[in-house]
Amino acid sequence: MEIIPGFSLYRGLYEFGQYAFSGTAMGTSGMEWTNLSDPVNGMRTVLIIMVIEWAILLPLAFYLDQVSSLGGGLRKRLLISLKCFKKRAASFRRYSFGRQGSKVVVEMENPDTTQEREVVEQLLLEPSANHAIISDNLTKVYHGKDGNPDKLAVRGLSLALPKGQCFGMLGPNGAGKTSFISMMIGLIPPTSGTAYVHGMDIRTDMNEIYTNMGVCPQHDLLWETLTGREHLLFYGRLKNLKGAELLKATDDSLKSVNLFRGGVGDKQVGKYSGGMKRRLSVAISLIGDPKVVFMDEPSTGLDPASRNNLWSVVKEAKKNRAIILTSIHLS
Ligand SMILES: Nc1ncnc2c1ncn2[C@@H]1O[C@H](COP(=O)(O)OP(=O)(O)OP(=O)(O)O)[C@@H](O)[C@H]1O
Repeated sequence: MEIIPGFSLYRGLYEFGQYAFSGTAMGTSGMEWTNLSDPVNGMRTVLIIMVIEWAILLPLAFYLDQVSSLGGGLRKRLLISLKCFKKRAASFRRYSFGRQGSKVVVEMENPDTTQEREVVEQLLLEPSANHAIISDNLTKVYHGKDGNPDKLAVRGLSLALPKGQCFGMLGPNGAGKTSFISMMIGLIPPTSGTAYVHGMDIRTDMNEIYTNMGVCPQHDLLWETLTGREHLLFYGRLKNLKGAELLKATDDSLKSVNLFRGGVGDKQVGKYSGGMKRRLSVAISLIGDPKVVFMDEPSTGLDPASRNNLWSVVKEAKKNRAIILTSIHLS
C-alpha cells in the first residue's frame, strides 16, 4: 500500500503520531533519528519510497503542467530546436515537421530567408565594417501568464543591413515588427539570438549603441506644452549638438518634415495634428546624424502627400546611415 504516494505519507505521519503519543504517555522524547532504522516501524522503507517517488513524480508533474499551460508553445520550441539541428546538417534548405491533430505540418523556409541567414553566418565569421546592423537568429517569446500560452513574436530573424540602405519590414498587426524594434533599441531582451549594431552586441553594449542610434517609436512620445523646435533642441543637445550647429540642425529638421513654414515648428505640440506629431517624431529620430535609425510605423496617420514626403526624407536620410522601418502599408 505504501507504494501509493498518499499512503506512504500517511504511514509516515501515522508512525510519527504513534511515537509522539507514546512519548507523551511514557515521558520519552517521541521519534528520534535512531528510530528511523527500526524495522518494526518501517520508517526507513517509507522514506525510501517517498524519495524515489518525488524524484519521478516531480519532473513528471512539471512536464504535464508545462504541456497543459503552454498549449502549442512547447511543441513550437521543440520545432525550433529541431530546426537548429537541421540547420547544421543541411544549411541550404530547412524543414521542420510537426503534428497538429491528425494532420502533418511541413514548414519550409523561404529561400531568401535561408540566403540571408547564410550571409549573416558568413559576416559573423568575417566581420565587415560596411554592415551597420546584423541580426543573428533573433527570437522573442513572451511567456504566458495566468495559464495563457507562450507567444512566439519573433522567430529566428536573421538579416544584415549595410550602411546607406533602408530596410522596410512589412507585416500586418501582430506580425512582430514592434517586438523586433524593441529588442534592437534595448527595451526588451531577446529570448535567444542577438544582434549587432556596428559590431556592438545589443545584449551587452546598449549604452554605446545609444550614442549612435535614432528611434521613432510606434506611439509619439512628445510633450504637449513644448513646441516642435524645442523638442528638436532638446534631442539635439542629447546628441551632443551645440550652438550654431544645433540651431542649423533644428531648422534643417523642421524643413525636412514640412514643419518650418508658417512658424508651425514654434507652435505647441498639443496643437499639432496626428500627422504633424508623426513627422516631428521622424525628425527627432534623425537629428544628430545617428548612424542607425529605427522607425516603427512612421507613416501611421499620414495623408498620402505627407507619406510621400516622408519617403523622400527617408531616402535622403539613408545616404550615410542604415535605417530599419516597419509599416503595414505596401506603399
Ligand atoms: N508584452 C507582451 N506580452 C505578450 N504578448 C505580446 C507582448 N507584446 C506583444 N505581444 C504579442 O506578440 C505579437 C507581436 O506583437 P508586436 O507588437 O511585436 O507586433 P506588430 O507587428 O508590431 O503589430 P502592431 O503593429 O499591432 O504593434 C502579437 O501577437 C502581440 O499580441
